[in-house]
Amino acid sequence: MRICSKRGTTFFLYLVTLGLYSRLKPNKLLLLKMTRINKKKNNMHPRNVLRTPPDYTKLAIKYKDFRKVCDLNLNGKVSVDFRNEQALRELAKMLLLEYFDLKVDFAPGSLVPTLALRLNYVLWLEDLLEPLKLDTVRGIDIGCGSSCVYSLLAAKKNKWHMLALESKEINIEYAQKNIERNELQSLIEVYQQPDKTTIFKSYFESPNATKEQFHFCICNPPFFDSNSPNPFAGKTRNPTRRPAPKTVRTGSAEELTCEGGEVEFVKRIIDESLLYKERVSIFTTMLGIKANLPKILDYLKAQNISNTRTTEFYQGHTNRWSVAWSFQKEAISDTSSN
Ligand SMILES: C[S@@+](CC[C@H](N)C(=O)[O-])C[C@H]1O[C@@H](n2cnc3c(N)ncnc32)[C@H](O)[C@@H]1O
Repeated sequence: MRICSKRGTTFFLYLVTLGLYSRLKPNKLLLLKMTRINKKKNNMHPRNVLRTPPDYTKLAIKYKDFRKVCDLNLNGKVSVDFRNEQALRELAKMLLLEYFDLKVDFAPGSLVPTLALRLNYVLWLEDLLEPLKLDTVRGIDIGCGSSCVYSLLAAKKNKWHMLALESKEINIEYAQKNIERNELQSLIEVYQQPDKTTIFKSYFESPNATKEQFHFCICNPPFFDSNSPNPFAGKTRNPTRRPAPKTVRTGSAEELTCEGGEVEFVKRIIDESLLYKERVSIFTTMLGIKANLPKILDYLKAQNISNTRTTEFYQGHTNRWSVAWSFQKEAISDTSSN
């Protein structure tokens, strides 16, 4: 077929696009839609205090330890070298103190949390829980890390009761100290996960487990696949479309890897959610790799779990994705403008 006119070419391209489009799986289509929406919005959560970039010059004057790791530019302004691990540590400590009055320390070599992302996730949970109008909120933090950051933010900001699960010994010690330092023992309990291949099972089967209902779980799963010969070599982004990250990677192999990477970890959460349907109202997890979102949605569908919701967290240079699912009758809804 010869296409002569400009209109004809446009029509032909339209048909081709339709052909390709109709072959895409619904979950891939959702991903395309999310990308389009976020291209328009590209914003942090409306209530994220870090939407207004922090004034590092002012903060360096106020915080001595942060000042020590800052760079002073010729124009008199202070900047942070995001490729320097020590600078990231001091930055994270300083921001948690400045914005949430949280005094936090991290185990040597452990994951340093970026506040903008952790906050975007907690704010999304606030939006998911808002329609439930709960007086008391109980959540489970799967893999709290040495910072215990999600539980600390949830307890300090919202007075939520948190059960923090963690498998790594030194992380448990640091998490416990961080809770005590901030006098949040009445709101946060740390549970030592005896078996890394399980999620809720050990706790829910233990005689000391509370019989109370949990309203949500939150999780930043180990990202990389420990079965891979060089787990950290795996690219999480397409370098031709998105440049290399501007931030140094922090965290130990034990914290960042698991068998099968985040997809297998999240599948385990889904499998166990089927066993404890009634114990948690809304299950959620974060995903570090965009291409994993349709895989997880397909897995949920295969388990006949249809009450789901997704979102994207935008932090400036990095994006992350999150999935929520529930076995409750009411569809998961959120009050965010996402
Ligand atoms: C990627 S880190 C997230 C740490 C923290 N939540 C954050 O966002 O900064 C994952 C954490 O999960 C812990 N972990 C791995 N498998 C676990 C399991 N089955 N149960 C509980 N914690 C686990 C690791 O030791 C690690 O501290």
